[in-house]
Amino acid sequence: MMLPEHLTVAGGRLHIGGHDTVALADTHGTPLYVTDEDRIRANYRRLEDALTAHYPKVRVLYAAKANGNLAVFRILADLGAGADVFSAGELCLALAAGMQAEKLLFNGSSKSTADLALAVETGVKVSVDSLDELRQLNAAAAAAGKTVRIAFRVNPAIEVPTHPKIATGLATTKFGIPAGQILDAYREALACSNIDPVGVHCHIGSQILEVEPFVREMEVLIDLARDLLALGVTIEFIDIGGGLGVPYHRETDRAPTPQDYAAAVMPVFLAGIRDLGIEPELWVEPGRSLIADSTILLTRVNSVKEAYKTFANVDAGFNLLVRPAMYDSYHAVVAANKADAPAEREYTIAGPICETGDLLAKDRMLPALAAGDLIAVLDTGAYGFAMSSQYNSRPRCAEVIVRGDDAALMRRAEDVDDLTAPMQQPAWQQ
Ligand SMILES: Cc1ncc(COP(=O)(O)O)c(C=O)c1O
Ligand SMILES: N[C@@H](CCCC[NH3+])C(=O)O
Repeated sequence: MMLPEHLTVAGGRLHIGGHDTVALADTHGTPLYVTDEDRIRANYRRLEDALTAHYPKVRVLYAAKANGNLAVFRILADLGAGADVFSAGELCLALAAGMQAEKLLFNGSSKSTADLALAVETGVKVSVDSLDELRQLNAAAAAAGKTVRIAFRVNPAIEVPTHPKIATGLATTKFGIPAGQILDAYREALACSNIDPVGVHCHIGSQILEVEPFVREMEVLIDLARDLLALGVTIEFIDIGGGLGVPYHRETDRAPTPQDYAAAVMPVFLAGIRDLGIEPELWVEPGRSLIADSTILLTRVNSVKEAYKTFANVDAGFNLLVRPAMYDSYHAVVAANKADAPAEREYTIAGPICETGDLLAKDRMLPALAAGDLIAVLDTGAYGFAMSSQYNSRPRCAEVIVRGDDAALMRRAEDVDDLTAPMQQPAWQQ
């Protein structure tokens, strides 16, 4: 199997960032997420360099939903990133990690009164998703005697080649304001006492393995910017969102590199802004492409069963990695303690959850497996732990981060007390 540079095999064992996965599993137990900090840093720099080679005023807003561990936020903060935050929790974590409010964009199609108040209080910019939200935000800002800087999220009605559940720019999705209504929205924003429209925002979906949809998206944004200038809007930023895919199938996926992405999108952006005579910041909101491949999920084989297929029953299920069950996603798997051994049997890797769909990987050729063997599920840094749950009353597992020679917990494993701690006993049961 093709492995990225930070995953290596030595002494028959898979290593991540030079750390023996078998030793990590023995020390910290399984299941266990392991993240390589240096990989995140390298991914970030590659993207930033690719974009700034074309234009200096680029701002990377990490899409915090992809991985909400504070240690990950801190890495991105240290690299100079801001964040696309989609909840009050993500906003607070980004601030706690040291990101400045001016580098945060509060996104979301359904913000509560409390969300809007927090946006006003913290001074972040807001991507507004409806006129109703605009009016509520203006009222919240007026009550606080402040002005909020906003963009509207435009729905560009663009088809994208990805799983339908993660295509966000289709005309039929819940996200954004239809292009036909967007100018009226900006007109109303200009008339609001405590709103300052300063940008445009769009995001067409996730795990997109072609550059062409991003080019069309940029064309929509430039056209919109042209109309907005005519309305008198000052455009300080154009935000193209995230969505760049990663090659989960390393052997066959042809994922655009950051350079491919920049080479496709930047000429449209540059020609557009030159034509308009403006020099706005270009914002991008990558999640997956920054962190998916930085992380593996280690899971131990509990038992092997010969049935209509051969199942390797492991200790991690869709409680910890829901992508295969939710989107039929593919994640490569490696027998971490037998990484040199020839693949000789086909296994389906099944989790411990009481659901038929709890399969992490189907029909994979692997070395002969037995109870106690260690499986590594690759490319689980994005939307892995972030989408975990305690379903079946399973405490969530630990997360370890490695950097150079160091390895440390970035989240301890939960235990049964973590299941019961928030629960309350109704008086009539006492
Ligand atoms: C508004 C917004 N920005 C950015 C992202 C990040 O997407 P990705 O992880 O595909 O880069 C998402 C998720 O799809 C999103 O909804
Ligand atoms: N959760 C999705 C990505 C959605 C991105 C957020 N809009 C995934 O795991 O692929």
